[in-house]
Amino acid sequence: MPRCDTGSAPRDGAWGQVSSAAATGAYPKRVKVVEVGPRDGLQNEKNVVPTPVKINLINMLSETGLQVIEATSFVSPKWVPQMADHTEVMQGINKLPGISYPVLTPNLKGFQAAVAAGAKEVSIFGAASEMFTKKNINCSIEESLERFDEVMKAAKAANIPVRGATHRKGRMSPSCHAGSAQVSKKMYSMGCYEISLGDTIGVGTPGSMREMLTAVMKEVPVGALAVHCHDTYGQALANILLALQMGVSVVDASVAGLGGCPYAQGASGNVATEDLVYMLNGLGIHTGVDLQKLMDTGTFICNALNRRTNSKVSQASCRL
Ligand SMILES: CC(C)(COP(=O)([O-])OP(=O)([O-])OC[C@H]1O[C@@H](n2cnc3c(N)ncnc32)[C@H](O)[C@@H]1OP(=O)([O-])[O-])[C@@H](O)C(=O)NCCC(=O)NCCSC(=O)C[C@@](C)(O)CC(=O)[O-]
Repeated sequence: MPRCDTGSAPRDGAWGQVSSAAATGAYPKRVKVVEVGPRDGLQNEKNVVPTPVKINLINMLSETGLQVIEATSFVSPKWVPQMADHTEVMQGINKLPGISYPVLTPNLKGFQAAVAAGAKEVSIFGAASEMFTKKNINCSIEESLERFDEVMKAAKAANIPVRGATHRKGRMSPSCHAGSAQVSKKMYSMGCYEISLGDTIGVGTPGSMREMLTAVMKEVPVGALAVHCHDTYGQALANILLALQMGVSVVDASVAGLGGCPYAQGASGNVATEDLVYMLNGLGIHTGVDLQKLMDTGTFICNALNRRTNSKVSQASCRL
């Protein structure tokens, strides 16, 4: 299996950086990168990843300058065995000040276990499709909202911020955008501070991203939106660029482009965090993330999983 030591910078040492003068006013000055590799990235792995590897991955990510690292999920181990060590992971990582380590909690049981394990932020996740909601969390949309309401109430009482994630699985149609807008509106009105809009199987294009954001932004302020783009059709960076142009300043990504959803056939990895940071550097947009440390972390997890990185930036840096 090819491996890559990303220990050296390109010869011009540029890493896609441009002077701040080159930054265009059409983009946000700063982007918050939400690293989802330890959760979304690893949940789909067939072989169980040893807990110390997960802990090491999160600890390395914590040293890169990322502010948010989605650490694990408190879902049923029968449904997602890869996340069964959620408590050990949460208790084993070095939680650095200034970094948030949210975890997925589909219901009150998951929320209570997460808080007992030390979680200080959680995410609820829902979909606009009845079929996918049933497949993913075994209930109807209406039931999922009731479960989320329980989580929201418990989180409010415990002063724990909640992020919402919506997924879309399938081709992007106006009715699909309207569904995303309604679920996002519901999650926002329940008290989620941010809604991450997922293109779960990565079929979106900048055109459908524009339509979807236009629909959602009628219901939720753009400052409370994030995008979560899988790269199945190679459109993730283009979709993110479009979202930035529309004012979105929070982007989910996964180190080495790991990822997929076990209940969404065809879902490939998320946009690679390395590629996202490279693009943002090139736009003069501040992330606070050290690209070299990020690439080293990508090398670590790819070596541990015995696979090649999906990050084009890391692949290219090996050849330079
Ligand atoms: C939601 C459930 C739990 C419902 O699962 P269920 O079977 O309907 O739950 P239940 O309430 O009927 O309980 C059945 C058993 O599960 C247990 N249980 C119940 N809740 C929990 C819990 N929280 N943690 C641990 N155990 C739990 C419960 O105690 C019981 O145990 P038993 O009595 O049989 O021993 C299940 O469907 C599940 O775990 N689903 C996981 C789905 C998942 O993780 N999907 C991937 C994440 S979403 C994603 O990746 C997409 C996203 C967000 O990234 C966006 C994008 O990519 O676009």
